[in-house]
Amino acid sequence: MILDVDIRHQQGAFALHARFQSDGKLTALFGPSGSGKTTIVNAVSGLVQPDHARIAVQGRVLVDTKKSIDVPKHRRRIGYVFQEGRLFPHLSVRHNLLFGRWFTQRNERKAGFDHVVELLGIGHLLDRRPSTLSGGEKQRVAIGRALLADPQLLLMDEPLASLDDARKSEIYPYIERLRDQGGVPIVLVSHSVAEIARLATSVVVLSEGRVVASGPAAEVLRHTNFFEQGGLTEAGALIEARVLRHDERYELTELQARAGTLSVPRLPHPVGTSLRVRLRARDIILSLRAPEGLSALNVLPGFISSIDEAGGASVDVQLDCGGDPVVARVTRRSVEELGLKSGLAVHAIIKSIAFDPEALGVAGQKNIRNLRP
Ligand SMILES: Nc1ncnc2c1ncn2[C@@H]1O[C@H](COP(=O)(O)OP(=O)(O)OP(=O)(O)O)[C@@H](O)[C@H]1O
Repeated sequence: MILDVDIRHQQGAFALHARFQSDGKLTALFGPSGSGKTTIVNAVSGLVQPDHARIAVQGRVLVDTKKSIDVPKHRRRIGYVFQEGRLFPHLSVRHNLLFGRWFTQRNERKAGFDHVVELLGIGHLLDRRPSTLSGGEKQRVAIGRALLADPQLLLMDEPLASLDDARKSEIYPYIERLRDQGGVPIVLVSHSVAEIARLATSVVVLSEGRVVASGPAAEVLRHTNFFEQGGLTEAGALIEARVLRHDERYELTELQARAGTLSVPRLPHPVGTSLRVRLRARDIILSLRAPEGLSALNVLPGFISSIDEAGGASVDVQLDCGGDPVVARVTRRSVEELGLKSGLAVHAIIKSIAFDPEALGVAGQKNIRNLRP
C-alpha cells in the first residue's frame, strides 16, 4: 500500500476525520474549499501534528499517535511542491535543483540529475534565474528540486492553481511522465475534475473533513453525486482508447475504445497512442434504438448495468458498452418515460465536440522506469 491514512484532528471549529488507503501512482485529493485537503497533506509531511493518527507511506509508519511514533519532518522523505514554486531567486535553476540534494545523504541519492532534468524538459533553463521563467517553467523546476531530494512520496498542493489554462496544458504532459516514469508516487490536491480525470489513477473525495469516496479514478469519477460541489457537470466515465487514424479532410481523429470508435476534433497525438478519454455524464444522451439522421458522430451500443438514485431530478445511468463503463446523467422523468432499467439495451450518443482536450491524457505506460540513472 502506498498510502495508508487515518487522521482525527480538531482545528478550531473544523473537525477532520479522514481515513483512506491508496495504491495509485497518482492519488488526487478532491473537495471543496475548507474540506481538509491541505490539512491532510500537512499531516503527511509533518507540518501539522494531528491529535490522533496513523500515517504510513510505502509501508513505513510516519505517525502513530498510539505508539508515540512521530518521524521528524526532515526524516520523512516527503517532497512538497507548493502552489507557487518558492524557488530561491538568487540561485540559478541548476543550483535550485541541486539544493534539493543537499539534504539527502550521499548514499541515499538515487534520483539522477540528468534523468530528472530530461523528464521535466528543463535542460535549456539550467543557467537561468527563476525571475526569467514562466509560471509553468518555475513549477517544473520546483518539481525537479523536490524529486532530487529522493522522496518516498511527492505531495503537490494545487501546483497549477496559479497558472492559466495554456500553461496548465503545457505542464500536464510532464506530470503524466512523472506519474508513469518517475518511480515516486504522487499525491495531488486539486479542485478541478478535468485535471483529476486527466492525471489521477486514484481519487479521494472529501467533504467537511470526511472522506465521501475513494478508489480507482475511473470508479470514483463515474459517480457524479460525489462531485456535487463544483464538479457535478464535469464528472463522468474514464475510458482508454487508441488513436486509430486522423481524417485530415474533416479535421477529426478516430479513436478505438472497447466501447466502439469515437470521432473527436483532430488531436496532435500520433496513430497508436493510448489515451485516457473522459466522457462527461452530462454530454451523453440515451436512445432505445440506434439513431438515424443524427448529426452526433459517436453512438456506442451497450446495456444498462445500474441506475444510481442520487435524489433530485437527475439520476446516473451506468452502462456497460463492450466492457467500457459509461455513465449518462439523465432526468428521472426520462428514466420513467423510456422505461430504463438494469439489463436494457440502449445506445449512448455523444457529440464529438463534447470531448474536452484538457481532459484527454496519455494513458499510463506499463514499462515503468525508475528514477535511477
Ligand atoms: N490553524 C488553524 N486554526 C483553525 N482552523 C484552521 C487552521 N487551519 C485551517 N483551519 C480550518 O480547517 C479547515 C480545513 O482547511 P484546509 O486548508 O485543510 O482545507 P482545504 O480543503 O485544503 O481548502 P482549500 O481548498 O481552500 O485550500 C478550514 O475550515 C480552515 O478554516
